Amino acid sequence: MVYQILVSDPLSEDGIQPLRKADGVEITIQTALTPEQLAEKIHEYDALLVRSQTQVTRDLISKATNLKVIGRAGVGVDNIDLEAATEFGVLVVNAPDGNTNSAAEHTMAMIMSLARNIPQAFHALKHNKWDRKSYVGVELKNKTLGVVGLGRIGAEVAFRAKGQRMNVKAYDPFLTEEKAKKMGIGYGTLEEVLQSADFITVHTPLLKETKHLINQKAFEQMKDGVQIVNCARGGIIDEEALYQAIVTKKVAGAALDVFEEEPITDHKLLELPEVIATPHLGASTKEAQENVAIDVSKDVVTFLTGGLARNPVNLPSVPKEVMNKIEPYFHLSEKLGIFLTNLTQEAMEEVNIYYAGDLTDVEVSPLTRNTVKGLLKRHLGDHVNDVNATYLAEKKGITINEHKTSSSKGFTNLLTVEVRTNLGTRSVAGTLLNGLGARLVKVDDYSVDVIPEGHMVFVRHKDQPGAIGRVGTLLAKELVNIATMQVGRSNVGGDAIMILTVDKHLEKEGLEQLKQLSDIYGVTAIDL
Ligand SMILES: NC(=O)C1=CN([C@@H]2O[C@H](COP(=O)(O)OP(=O)(O)OC[C@H]3O[C@@H](n4cnc5c(N)ncnc54)[C@H](O)[C@@H]3O)[C@@H](O)[C@H]2O)C=CC1
Ligand SMILES: O=C(O)C(=O)COP(=O)(O)O
Repeated sequence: MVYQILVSDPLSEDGIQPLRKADGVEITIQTALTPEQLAEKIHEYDALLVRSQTQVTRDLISKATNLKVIGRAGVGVDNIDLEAATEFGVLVVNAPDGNTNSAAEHTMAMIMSLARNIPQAFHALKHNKWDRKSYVGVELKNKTLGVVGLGRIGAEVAFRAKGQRMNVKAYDPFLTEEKAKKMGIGYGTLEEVLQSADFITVHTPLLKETKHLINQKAFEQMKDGVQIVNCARGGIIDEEALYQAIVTKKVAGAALDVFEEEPITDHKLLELPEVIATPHLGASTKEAQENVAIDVSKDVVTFLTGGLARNPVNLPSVPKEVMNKIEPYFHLSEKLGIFLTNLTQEAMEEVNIYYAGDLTDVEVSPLTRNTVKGLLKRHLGDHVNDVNATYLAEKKGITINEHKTSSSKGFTNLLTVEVRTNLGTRSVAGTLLNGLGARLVKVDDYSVDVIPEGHMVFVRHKDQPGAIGRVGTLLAKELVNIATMQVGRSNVGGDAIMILTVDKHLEKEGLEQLKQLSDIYGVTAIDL
Protein backbone atom coordinates (compact mmCIF):
# COMPACT_ATOMS: atom_id res chain seq x y z
CA MET A 1 0.00 0.00 0.00
CA VAL A 2 1.36 3.39 -0.97
CA TYR A 3 -0.12 6.30 0.96
CA GLN A 4 -0.70 9.46 -1.06
CA ILE A 5 0.18 12.72 0.69
CA LEU A 6 -0.79 16.14 -0.62
CA VAL A 7 1.12 19.22 0.54
CA SER A 8 -1.11 22.20 -0.29
CA ASP A 9 0.79 25.08 1.42
CA PRO A 10 4.50 25.97 1.11
CA LEU A 11 6.45 23.75 3.54
CA SER A 12 10.20 23.67 4.14
CA GLU A 13 11.82 21.22 1.73
CA ASP A 14 14.39 20.26 4.39
CA GLY A 15 11.56 19.76 6.85
CA ILE A 16 9.64 17.28 4.74
CA GLN A 17 12.62 14.94 4.44
CA PRO A 18 11.01 12.43 6.87
CA LEU A 19 8.21 12.13 4.32
CA ARG A 20 10.55 11.83 1.36
CA LYS A 21 12.56 9.13 3.13
CA ALA A 22 9.61 7.09 4.41
CA ASP A 23 8.69 3.84 2.69
CA GLY A 24 5.20 3.47 1.28
CA VAL A 25 4.34 7.14 0.90
CA GLU A 26 4.20 9.33 -2.18
CA ILE A 27 4.19 13.13 -1.89
CA THR A 28 2.52 15.58 -4.22
CA ILE A 29 3.30 19.26 -3.67
CA GLN A 30 0.69 21.63 -5.11
CA THR A 31 0.63 24.95 -3.33
CA ALA A 32 -1.38 26.98 -5.82
CA LEU A 33 -4.61 25.02 -5.99
CA THR A 34 -7.88 26.94 -5.88
CA PRO A 35 -10.40 25.67 -3.30
CA GLU A 36 -12.38 24.13 -6.19
CA GLN A 37 -9.32 22.30 -7.60
CA LEU A 38 -8.44 21.03 -4.14
CA ALA A 39 -12.00 19.79 -3.57
CA GLU A 40 -11.88 17.95 -6.88
CA LYS A 41 -8.70 15.98 -6.15
CA ILE A 42 -8.80 15.57 -2.35
CA HIS A 43 -10.37 12.08 -2.59
CA GLU A 44 -7.09 10.78 -4.05
CA TYR A 45 -5.15 11.45 -0.83
CA ASP A 46 -4.61 9.71 2.50
CA ALA A 47 -2.99 12.73 4.15
CA LEU A 48 -3.10 16.49 3.66
CA LEU A 49 -0.35 18.82 4.91
CA VAL A 50 -1.18 22.50 5.34
CA ARG A 51 -0.12 25.76 6.97
CA SER A 52 -2.61 28.57 7.60
CA GLN A 53 -3.62 29.32 4.01
CA THR A 54 -5.52 26.21 2.99
CA GLN A 55 -9.06 26.34 4.36
CA VAL A 56 -9.92 22.80 5.37
CA THR A 57 -13.68 23.15 5.46
CA ARG A 58 -16.43 20.63 6.25
CA ASP A 59 -17.24 20.52 2.56
CA LEU A 60 -13.64 19.64 1.67
CA ILE A 61 -13.42 16.98 4.40
CA SER A 62 -16.71 15.43 3.28
CA LYS A 63 -15.22 14.97 -0.20
CA ALA A 64 -11.98 13.51 1.18
CA THR A 65 -13.13 9.90 1.14
CA ASN A 66 -9.66 8.44 1.66
CA LEU A 67 -8.29 11.05 4.03
CA LYS A 68 -6.95 9.71 7.31
CA VAL A 69 -4.88 12.56 8.67
CA ILE A 70 -4.46 16.32 8.27
CA GLY A 71 -1.07 17.68 9.33
CA ARG A 72 -0.87 21.38 10.29
CA ALA A 73 2.74 22.55 10.06
CA GLY A 74 2.27 25.14 12.78
CA VAL A 75 0.13 25.82 15.85
CA GLY A 76 -3.21 27.41 14.97
CA VAL A 77 -5.84 25.03 13.62
CA ASP A 78 -8.57 27.62 13.14
CA ASN A 79 -8.35 27.03 9.35
CA ILE A 80 -9.40 23.39 9.88
CA ASP A 81 -12.98 22.37 10.70
CA LEU A 82 -12.08 20.17 13.66
CA GLU A 83 -15.62 19.05 14.32
CA ALA A 84 -15.99 17.85 10.74
CA ALA A 85 -12.58 16.13 10.86
CA THR A 86 -13.57 14.31 14.05
CA GLU A 87 -16.97 13.37 12.66
CA PHE A 88 -15.44 11.94 9.49
CA GLY A 89 -12.78 10.13 11.51
CA VAL A 90 -9.85 12.19 10.24
CA LEU A 91 -7.04 12.77 12.71
CA VAL A 92 -5.64 16.31 12.89
CA VAL A 93 -2.06 16.73 14.08
CA ASN A 94 -0.14 19.97 14.48
CA ALA A 95 3.39 21.08 15.35
CA PRO A 96 2.93 23.13 18.51
CA ASP A 97 6.54 23.66 19.57
CA GLY A 98 8.53 24.31 16.41
CA ASN A 99 7.65 27.95 15.84
CA THR A 100 7.31 29.24 19.43
CA ASN A 101 10.68 30.93 19.39
CA SER A 102 10.16 32.60 16.03
CA ALA A 103 6.71 33.88 16.97
CA ALA A 104 8.05 35.26 20.27
CA GLU A 105 10.98 36.97 18.50
CA HIS A 106 8.62 38.46 15.92
CA THR A 107 6.41 39.78 18.72
CA MET A 108 9.42 41.44 20.37
CA ALA A 109 10.44 42.93 17.01
CA MET A 110 6.93 44.35 16.67
CA ILE A 111 6.92 45.78 20.22
CA MET A 112 10.28 47.47 19.63
CA SER A 113 9.29 48.72 16.20
CA LEU A 114 6.12 50.21 17.69
CA ALA A 115 7.97 51.86 20.56
CA ARG A 116 10.52 53.51 18.23
CA ASN A 117 8.42 54.04 15.07
CA ILE A 118 11.00 52.16 13.05
CA PRO A 119 8.77 51.16 10.10
CA GLN A 120 7.31 54.68 9.77
CA ALA A 121 10.72 56.38 9.98
CA PHE A 122 12.21 53.93 7.48
CA HIS A 123 9.31 54.52 5.11
CA ALA A 124 9.82 58.31 5.32
CA LEU A 125 13.55 58.01 4.75
CA LYS A 126 12.99 55.73 1.76
CA HIS A 127 10.84 58.57 0.42
CA ASN A 128 13.70 61.03 0.90
CA LYS A 129 12.42 62.57 4.17
CA TRP A 130 14.95 63.11 6.98
CA ASP A 131 12.43 63.56 9.78
CA ARG A 132 13.63 63.22 13.38
CA LYS A 133 10.83 65.17 15.03
CA SER A 134 7.86 63.00 14.08
CA TYR A 135 9.39 59.78 15.25
CA VAL A 136 10.25 60.33 18.88
CA GLY A 137 9.54 57.05 20.60
CA VAL A 138 9.22 55.69 24.12
CA GLU A 139 11.49 53.39 26.12
CA LEU A 140 10.38 49.91 27.07
CA LYS A 141 12.27 50.00 30.36
CA ASN A 142 9.89 50.24 33.33
CA LYS A 143 6.83 50.09 31.07
CA THR A 144 4.23 47.40 31.76
CA LEU A 145 3.63 44.72 29.16
CA GLY A 146 0.23 43.07 29.48
CA VAL A 147 0.31 39.52 28.14
CA VAL A 148 -3.09 38.02 27.38
CA GLY A 149 -2.60 34.26 26.98
CA LEU A 150 0.49 32.92 28.71
CA GLY A 151 1.01 29.70 26.77
CA ARG A 152 4.16 28.71 24.90
CA ILE A 153 4.56 31.97 22.97
CA GLY A 154 3.13 34.29 25.65
CA ALA A 155 5.59 32.89 28.19
CA GLU A 156 8.55 33.30 25.81
CA VAL A 157 7.51 36.90 25.14
CA ALA A 158 7.20 37.56 28.89
CA PHE A 159 10.68 36.16 29.42
CA ARG A 160 12.16 38.36 26.69
CA ALA A 161 10.29 41.47 27.86
CA LYS A 162 11.86 41.05 31.30
CA GLY A 163 15.20 41.20 29.51
CA GLN A 164 14.11 44.61 28.24
CA ARG A 165 13.51 45.59 31.90
CA MET A 166 9.75 45.73 31.34
CA ASN A 167 7.26 44.85 34.06
CA VAL A 168 5.15 41.98 32.84
CA LYS A 169 1.60 41.33 33.96
CA ALA A 170 -0.23 38.37 32.49
CA TYR A 171 -3.69 36.91 32.34
CA ASP A 172 -4.39 33.32 31.38
CA PRO A 173 -7.19 31.12 32.74
CA PHE A 174 -4.53 28.55 33.72
CA LEU A 175 -2.17 30.99 35.37
CA THR A 176 -1.97 30.94 39.16
CA GLU A 177 -0.43 33.62 41.34
CA GLU A 178 2.18 31.12 42.47
CA LYS A 179 3.19 30.22 38.92
CA ALA A 180 3.42 33.88 37.97
CA LYS A 181 5.63 34.51 40.99
CA LYS A 182 7.94 31.69 39.99
CA MET A 183 8.24 33.22 36.52
CA GLY A 184 9.00 36.60 38.06
CA ILE A 185 5.97 38.29 36.51
CA GLY A 186 2.78 39.88 37.74
CA TYR A 187 -0.58 38.18 37.70
CA GLY A 188 -4.00 39.70 37.20
CA THR A 189 -7.49 39.29 35.85
CA LEU A 190 -8.04 40.29 32.23
CA GLU A 191 -9.45 43.59 33.44
CA GLU A 192 -6.47 44.26 35.73
CA VAL A 193 -4.03 43.50 32.93
CA LEU A 194 -5.88 45.75 30.48
CA GLN A 195 -6.05 48.57 33.03
CA SER A 196 -2.38 48.57 33.97
CA ALA A 197 -0.50 47.92 30.71
CA ASP A 198 1.38 50.36 28.48
CA PHE A 199 1.74 47.67 25.81
CA ILE A 200 -0.70 44.77 25.38
CA THR A 201 0.14 41.64 23.41
CA VAL A 202 -2.33 38.81 22.80
CA HIS A 203 -1.24 35.17 22.52
CA THR A 204 -4.41 33.10 22.78
CA PRO A 205 -5.77 30.75 20.13
CA LEU A 206 -8.74 32.01 18.14
CA LEU A 207 -11.72 30.26 19.72
CA LYS A 208 -15.39 31.11 20.20
CA GLU A 209 -14.42 32.46 23.65
CA THR A 210 -11.51 34.57 22.39
CA LYS A 211 -13.20 36.02 19.29
CA HIS A 212 -13.19 39.80 19.84
CA LEU A 213 -11.80 39.32 23.34
CA ILE A 214 -10.26 42.74 22.83
CA ASN A 215 -13.36 44.74 21.91
CA GLN A 216 -14.68 48.25 22.46
CA LYS A 217 -15.34 47.58 26.15
CA ALA A 218 -11.79 46.23 26.58
CA PHE A 219 -10.31 49.33 24.90
CA GLU A 220 -12.31 51.54 27.27
CA GLN A 221 -10.64 49.82 30.24
CA MET A 222 -7.12 50.50 28.92
CA LYS A 223 -4.77 53.37 29.71
CA ASP A 224 -4.83 56.30 27.30
CA GLY A 225 -1.99 55.96 24.80
CA VAL A 226 -1.71 52.17 25.13
CA GLN A 227 -0.01 50.25 22.30
CA ILE A 228 -1.45 46.98 21.01
CA VAL A 229 0.26 43.94 19.44
CA ASN A 230 -1.37 40.97 17.76
CA CYS A 231 0.96 38.26 16.49
CA ALA A 232 -1.52 35.49 17.36
CA ARG A 233 -4.71 35.49 15.28
CA GLY A 234 -6.84 38.02 13.47
CA GLY A 235 -10.20 38.14 15.22
CA ILE A 236 -8.91 38.08 18.79
CA ILE A 237 -8.94 41.86 18.48
CA ASP A 238 -12.09 43.44 17.05
CA GLU A 239 -10.61 45.35 14.10
CA GLU A 240 -13.43 47.91 13.92
CA ALA A 241 -13.10 48.65 17.66
CA LEU A 242 -9.32 48.96 17.25
CA TYR A 243 -9.78 51.38 14.36
CA GLN A 244 -12.11 53.57 16.45
CA ALA A 245 -9.75 53.41 19.45
CA ILE A 246 -6.86 54.62 17.27
CA VAL A 247 -8.70 57.47 15.57
CA THR A 248 -10.02 58.67 18.93
CA LYS A 249 -6.41 58.59 20.25
CA LYS A 250 -7.20 56.06 22.99
CA VAL A 251 -4.68 53.72 21.38
CA ALA A 252 -1.36 55.28 20.36
CA GLY A 253 -0.21 52.47 18.10
CA ALA A 254 -0.84 48.94 16.94
CA ALA A 255 1.37 46.24 15.45
CA LEU A 256 -0.47 43.54 13.56
CA ASP A 257 0.90 40.36 12.04
CA VAL A 258 -2.50 38.77 11.57
CA PHE A 259 -5.91 39.88 10.29
CA GLU A 260 -9.50 38.73 10.50
CA GLU A 261 -9.36 38.02 6.78
CA GLU A 262 -6.17 36.90 5.09
CA PRO A 263 -4.61 37.65 2.71
CA ILE A 264 -5.54 41.34 2.86
CA THR A 265 -3.88 44.39 1.34
CA ASP A 266 -6.49 47.15 1.39
CA HIS A 267 -7.63 47.41 4.98
CA LYS A 268 -8.56 50.71 6.60
CA LEU A 269 -6.31 49.92 9.57
CA LEU A 270 -3.34 49.82 7.17
CA GLU A 271 -4.07 53.40 6.17
CA LEU A 272 -3.49 54.69 9.72
CA PRO A 273 0.05 55.98 10.43
CA GLU A 274 -0.18 54.50 13.95
CA VAL A 275 -0.48 50.99 12.57
CA ILE A 276 2.49 48.88 11.56
CA ALA A 277 2.00 45.46 10.07
CA THR A 278 3.52 42.32 8.59
CA PRO A 279 1.77 39.74 6.42
CA HIS A 280 1.52 36.85 8.93
CA LEU A 281 5.26 36.39 9.27
CA GLY A 282 5.42 35.23 12.91
CA ALA A 283 6.48 31.71 12.01
CA SER A 284 8.29 32.60 8.80
CA THR A 285 11.88 31.80 9.67
CA LYS A 286 14.08 29.11 8.19
CA GLU A 287 14.37 27.44 11.59
CA ALA A 288 10.67 27.47 12.49
CA GLN A 289 9.61 26.21 9.09
CA GLU A 290 12.09 23.39 9.22
CA ASN A 291 11.03 22.45 12.78
CA VAL A 292 7.29 22.40 12.13
CA ALA A 293 7.62 20.54 8.84
CA ILE A 294 9.81 17.87 10.45
CA ASP A 295 7.43 17.43 13.40
CA VAL A 296 4.31 17.21 11.34
CA SER A 297 5.87 14.95 8.67
CA LYS A 298 7.00 12.50 11.35
CA ASP A 299 3.57 12.43 12.96
CA VAL A 300 1.78 11.91 9.65
CA VAL A 301 4.04 8.99 8.66
CA THR A 302 3.81 7.46 12.14
CA PHE A 303 0.03 7.62 12.09
CA LEU A 304 -0.36 6.32 8.54
CA THR A 305 1.81 3.35 9.37
CA GLY A 306 -0.19 2.39 12.44
CA GLY A 307 1.69 4.29 15.13
CA LEU A 308 0.60 6.86 17.62
CA ALA A 309 0.87 10.54 16.70
CA ARG A 310 2.75 12.76 19.16
CA ASN A 311 0.66 15.87 18.63
CA PRO A 312 -2.94 14.92 17.98
CA VAL A 313 -5.37 17.84 18.06
CA ASN A 314 -8.74 16.05 17.96
CA LEU A 315 -7.66 13.12 20.16
CA PRO A 316 -6.11 13.38 23.61
CA SER A 317 -2.42 12.60 23.46
CA VAL A 318 -1.24 9.58 25.42
CA PRO A 319 2.24 9.50 26.96
CA LYS A 320 4.44 6.68 25.70
CA GLU A 321 4.72 4.99 29.13
CA VAL A 322 0.93 4.83 29.38
CA MET A 323 0.64 3.55 25.84
CA ASN A 324 3.14 0.78 26.54
CA LYS A 325 0.97 -0.38 29.44
CA ILE A 326 -2.37 -0.35 27.66
CA GLU A 327 -1.35 -1.40 24.15
CA PRO A 328 -1.64 -5.16 24.88
CA TYR A 329 -5.34 -4.65 25.74
CA PHE A 330 -6.31 -2.97 22.47
CA HIS A 331 -7.14 -6.18 20.67
CA LEU A 332 -9.24 -7.43 23.60
CA SER A 333 -11.15 -4.17 24.08
CA GLU A 334 -12.26 -3.97 20.44
CA LYS A 335 -13.25 -7.66 20.38
CA LEU A 336 -15.35 -7.22 23.52
CA GLY A 337 -17.16 -4.36 21.80
CA ILE A 338 -17.78 -6.39 18.63
CA PHE A 339 -18.91 -9.45 20.61
CA LEU A 340 -21.36 -7.47 22.72
CA THR A 341 -22.85 -5.49 19.86
CA ASN A 342 -23.82 -8.81 18.26
CA LEU A 343 -25.72 -9.81 21.38
CA THR A 344 -27.55 -6.48 21.47
CA GLN A 345 -30.47 -6.21 19.06
CA GLU A 346 -32.06 -3.05 20.49
CA ALA A 347 -30.76 0.52 20.39
CA MET A 348 -27.97 1.08 22.91
CA GLU A 349 -28.74 3.77 25.47
CA GLU A 350 -25.79 3.51 27.82
CA VAL A 351 -22.41 1.82 27.77
CA ASN A 352 -20.52 1.17 30.99
CA ILE A 353 -16.92 0.04 30.77
CA TYR A 354 -15.35 -1.29 33.96
CA TYR A 355 -11.58 -1.53 34.36
CA ALA A 356 -10.24 -3.68 37.18
CA GLY A 357 -6.94 -5.06 38.44
CA ASP A 358 -3.84 -3.79 36.60
CA LEU A 359 -6.03 -1.44 34.58
CA THR A 360 -7.11 0.69 37.52
CA ASP A 361 -3.99 2.78 37.74
CA VAL A 362 -3.50 3.76 34.10
CA GLU A 363 -5.18 6.19 31.71
CA VAL A 364 -7.67 3.99 29.85
CA SER A 365 -9.50 6.44 27.57
CA PRO A 366 -7.82 5.00 24.41
CA LEU A 367 -9.21 1.57 25.39
CA THR A 368 -12.64 3.08 25.93
CA ARG A 369 -12.56 4.62 22.45
CA ASN A 370 -11.44 1.31 21.02
CA THR A 371 -14.24 -0.59 22.76
CA VAL A 372 -16.81 1.92 21.52
CA LYS A 373 -15.35 1.53 18.02
CA GLY A 374 -16.01 -2.22 18.32
CA LEU A 375 -19.55 -1.59 19.54
CA LEU A 376 -20.43 0.76 16.66
CA LYS A 377 -18.63 -1.01 13.81
CA ARG A 378 -21.38 -3.54 13.18
CA HIS A 379 -23.81 -0.82 12.15
CA LEU A 380 -21.51 1.96 11.00
CA GLY A 381 -18.79 -0.08 9.29
CA ASP A 382 -15.18 0.94 8.84
CA HIS A 383 -16.17 4.59 8.89
CA VAL A 384 -15.84 4.34 12.69
CA ASN A 385 -12.33 4.73 14.06
CA ASP A 386 -10.57 5.83 17.22
CA VAL A 387 -10.93 9.49 16.28
CA ASN A 388 -14.70 9.56 15.89
CA ALA A 389 -15.96 6.57 17.95
CA THR A 390 -17.02 8.40 21.13
CA TYR A 391 -18.13 11.43 19.10
CA LEU A 392 -20.44 9.27 16.97
CA ALA A 393 -21.75 7.42 20.03
CA GLU A 394 -22.65 10.71 21.70
CA LYS A 395 -24.29 11.94 18.50
CA LYS A 396 -26.45 8.81 18.58
CA GLY A 397 -27.47 9.59 22.14
CA ILE A 398 -25.43 6.79 23.71
CA THR A 399 -23.91 7.69 27.08
CA ILE A 400 -20.44 6.26 27.62
CA ASN A 401 -19.27 5.79 31.22
CA GLU A 402 -15.80 4.68 32.24
CA HIS A 403 -15.36 3.08 35.69
CA LYS A 404 -12.34 1.90 37.62
CA THR A 405 -13.24 -0.84 40.07
CA SER A 406 -11.43 -2.99 42.59
CA SER A 407 -13.60 -6.01 41.76
CA SER A 408 -11.35 -8.01 39.42
CA LYS A 409 -12.94 -11.35 40.33
CA GLY A 410 -9.58 -13.03 40.87
CA PHE A 411 -8.09 -11.96 37.52
CA THR A 412 -4.98 -9.79 37.44
CA ASN A 413 -6.79 -7.57 34.97
CA LEU A 414 -10.43 -7.48 33.92
CA LEU A 415 -12.25 -5.43 31.33
CA THR A 416 -16.05 -5.59 31.50
CA VAL A 417 -18.32 -3.97 28.94
CA GLU A 418 -21.99 -3.53 29.72
CA VAL A 419 -24.63 -2.22 27.33
CA ARG A 420 -27.99 -1.00 28.52
CA THR A 421 -30.96 -0.96 26.15
CA ASN A 422 -34.67 -0.50 26.84
CA LEU A 423 -34.89 -4.30 27.27
CA GLY A 424 -32.20 -4.58 29.92
CA THR A 425 -28.47 -5.02 30.24
CA ARG A 426 -26.06 -7.34 28.42
CA SER A 427 -22.43 -7.65 29.36
CA VAL A 428 -19.20 -9.35 28.45
CA ALA A 429 -15.89 -9.46 30.28
CA GLY A 430 -12.40 -10.33 29.16
CA THR A 431 -8.92 -10.62 30.52
CA LEU A 432 -5.36 -10.84 29.23
CA LEU A 433 -3.75 -14.03 30.53
CA ASN A 434 -0.03 -13.78 31.03
CA GLY A 435 1.63 -15.49 28.06
CA LEU A 436 -1.65 -16.89 26.75
CA GLY A 437 -3.34 -13.84 25.29
CA ALA A 438 -6.90 -12.57 25.45
CA ARG A 439 -9.86 -14.55 26.84
CA LEU A 440 -13.58 -13.94 27.15
CA VAL A 441 -14.29 -14.90 30.75
CA LYS A 442 -17.88 -13.88 31.24
CA VAL A 443 -20.95 -13.40 29.09
CA ASP A 444 -23.85 -11.94 31.05
CA ASP A 445 -23.87 -14.06 34.22
CA TYR A 446 -22.14 -17.09 32.69
CA SER A 447 -18.47 -17.78 33.28
CA VAL A 448 -16.66 -18.96 30.11
CA ASP A 449 -13.12 -19.35 28.81
CA VAL A 450 -13.00 -18.53 25.11
CA ILE A 451 -10.35 -17.02 22.84
CA PRO A 452 -12.05 -13.99 21.23
CA GLU A 453 -11.06 -14.81 17.67
CA GLY A 454 -12.61 -16.03 14.41
CA HIS A 455 -16.13 -17.27 13.76
CA MET A 456 -18.43 -18.00 16.66
CA VAL A 457 -21.95 -19.16 17.30
CA PHE A 458 -23.60 -18.00 20.49
CA VAL A 459 -26.59 -20.10 21.53
CA ARG A 460 -29.03 -19.50 24.37
CA HIS A 461 -30.95 -22.62 25.27
CA LYS A 462 -32.69 -24.63 27.97
CA ASP A 463 -30.40 -26.85 30.01
CA GLN A 464 -31.86 -30.15 28.73
CA PRO A 465 -30.21 -33.42 27.72
CA GLY A 466 -29.77 -33.52 23.93
CA ALA A 467 -29.69 -29.74 23.34
CA ILE A 468 -25.95 -29.70 22.74
CA GLY A 469 -26.12 -32.81 20.55
CA ARG A 470 -28.85 -31.35 18.35
CA VAL A 471 -26.79 -28.20 17.73
CA GLY A 472 -23.69 -30.32 16.91
CA THR A 473 -25.60 -32.55 14.51
CA LEU A 474 -27.14 -29.63 12.65
CA LEU A 475 -23.82 -27.86 12.27
CA ALA A 476 -22.27 -31.08 10.95
CA LYS A 477 -25.10 -31.28 8.40
CA GLU A 478 -24.27 -27.70 7.33
CA LEU A 479 -20.60 -28.77 7.04
CA VAL A 480 -19.62 -26.29 9.74
CA ASN A 481 -16.77 -27.77 11.74
CA ILE A 482 -16.75 -27.02 15.47
CA ALA A 483 -13.32 -26.10 16.81
CA THR A 484 -14.17 -25.46 20.46
CA MET A 485 -17.27 -25.40 22.60
CA GLN A 486 -18.00 -23.76 25.93
CA VAL A 487 -21.17 -24.27 27.89
CA GLY A 488 -22.53 -22.52 30.93
CA ARG A 489 -25.77 -22.67 32.86
CA SER A 490 -27.49 -20.72 35.58
CA ASN A 491 -28.84 -23.83 37.35
CA VAL A 492 -29.69 -27.43 36.46
CA GLY A 493 -32.56 -27.45 33.98
CA GLY A 494 -32.53 -23.63 33.78
CA ASP A 495 -31.20 -21.19 31.18
CA ALA A 496 -27.90 -22.08 29.55
CA ILE A 497 -25.51 -20.82 26.87
CA MET A 498 -23.15 -22.42 24.35
CA ILE A 499 -20.30 -20.54 22.70
CA LEU A 500 -18.94 -22.49 19.75
CA THR A 501 -15.97 -21.44 17.71
CA VAL A 502 -16.38 -22.75 14.19
CA ASP A 503 -14.16 -22.93 11.13
CA LYS A 504 -16.32 -20.79 8.88
CA HIS A 505 -19.00 -18.16 9.06
CA LEU A 506 -22.41 -19.63 9.78
CA GLU A 507 -24.73 -18.56 6.95
CA LYS A 508 -28.22 -17.20 7.55
CA GLU A 509 -29.91 -20.45 6.51
CA GLY A 510 -27.98 -22.53 9.05
CA LEU A 511 -28.67 -19.90 11.67
CA GLU A 512 -32.43 -20.09 11.00
CA GLN A 513 -32.39 -23.89 11.22
CA LEU A 514 -30.56 -23.72 14.54
CA LYS A 515 -33.19 -21.33 15.88
CA GLN A 516 -35.93 -23.86 15.00
CA LEU A 517 -34.39 -26.65 17.13
CA SER A 518 -36.28 -27.46 20.31
CA ASP A 519 -35.12 -25.89 23.58
CA ILE A 520 -33.16 -23.19 21.69
CA TYR A 521 -34.05 -19.60 22.66
CA GLY A 522 -31.71 -17.66 20.44
CA VAL A 523 -28.72 -18.03 18.13
CA THR A 524 -26.26 -15.38 17.02
CA ALA A 525 -23.35 -15.75 14.60
CA ILE A 526 -20.43 -13.56 15.63
CA ASP A 527 -17.34 -12.90 13.52
CA LEU A 528 -14.50 -11.42 15.51
N1 LIG B 1 1.73 34.88 13.75
C1 LIG B 1 2.14 33.65 13.57
O1 LIG B 1 2.72 33.33 12.54
C2 LIG B 1 1.94 32.66 14.64
C3 LIG B 1 0.82 32.70 15.42
N2 LIG B 1 0.63 31.75 16.38
C4 LIG B 1 -0.58 31.86 17.19
O2 LIG B 1 -0.21 32.20 18.52
C5 LIG B 1 -1.21 31.76 19.42
C6 LIG B 1 -0.59 31.14 20.66
O3 LIG B 1 0.19 30.02 20.33
P1 LIG B 1 0.87 29.15 21.49
O4 LIG B 1 1.44 30.04 22.53
O5 LIG B 1 1.75 28.18 20.82
O6 LIG B 1 -0.41 28.43 22.07
P2 LIG B 1 -0.61 27.84 23.54
O7 LIG B 1 -1.76 26.91 23.43
O8 LIG B 1 0.67 27.37 24.12
O9 LIG B 1 -1.08 29.11 24.38
C7 LIG B 1 -2.33 29.69 24.29
C8 LIG B 1 -2.69 30.19 25.68
O10 LIG B 1 -3.87 30.98 25.59
C9 LIG B 1 -4.59 30.77 26.79
N3 LIG B 1 -5.96 31.21 26.65
C10 LIG B 1 -7.02 30.54 26.12
N4 LIG B 1 -8.12 31.28 26.22
C11 LIG B 1 -7.78 32.43 26.84
C12 LIG B 1 -8.49 33.59 27.22
N5 LIG B 1 -9.81 33.70 26.99
N6 LIG B 1 -7.82 34.58 27.83
C13 LIG B 1 -6.49 34.46 28.10
N7 LIG B 1 -5.76 33.39 27.74
C14 LIG B 1 -6.40 32.38 27.12
C15 LIG B 1 -4.44 29.29 27.04
O11 LIG B 1 -4.73 28.95 28.37
C16 LIG B 1 -3.00 29.06 26.66
O12 LIG B 1 -2.16 29.12 27.79
C17 LIG B 1 -2.09 30.83 18.61
O13 LIG B 1 -3.24 31.53 18.22
C18 LIG B 1 -1.29 30.55 17.39
O14 LIG B 1 -2.05 30.20 16.30
C19 LIG B 1 1.52 30.77 16.60
C20 LIG B 1 2.66 30.68 15.86
C21 LIG B 1 2.95 31.62 14.81
O1 LIG C 1 1.51 28.32 13.65
C1 LIG C 1 0.66 29.23 13.55
O2 LIG C 1 -0.37 29.27 14.23
C2 LIG C 1 0.84 30.28 12.58
O3 LIG C 1 0.09 31.21 12.59
C3 LIG C 1 1.86 30.14 11.54
O4 LIG C 1 1.17 30.21 10.33
P1 LIG C 1 1.89 29.82 8.95
O5 LIG C 1 2.23 28.38 9.04
O6 LIG C 1 3.07 30.71 8.85
O7 LIG C 1 0.86 30.08 7.90
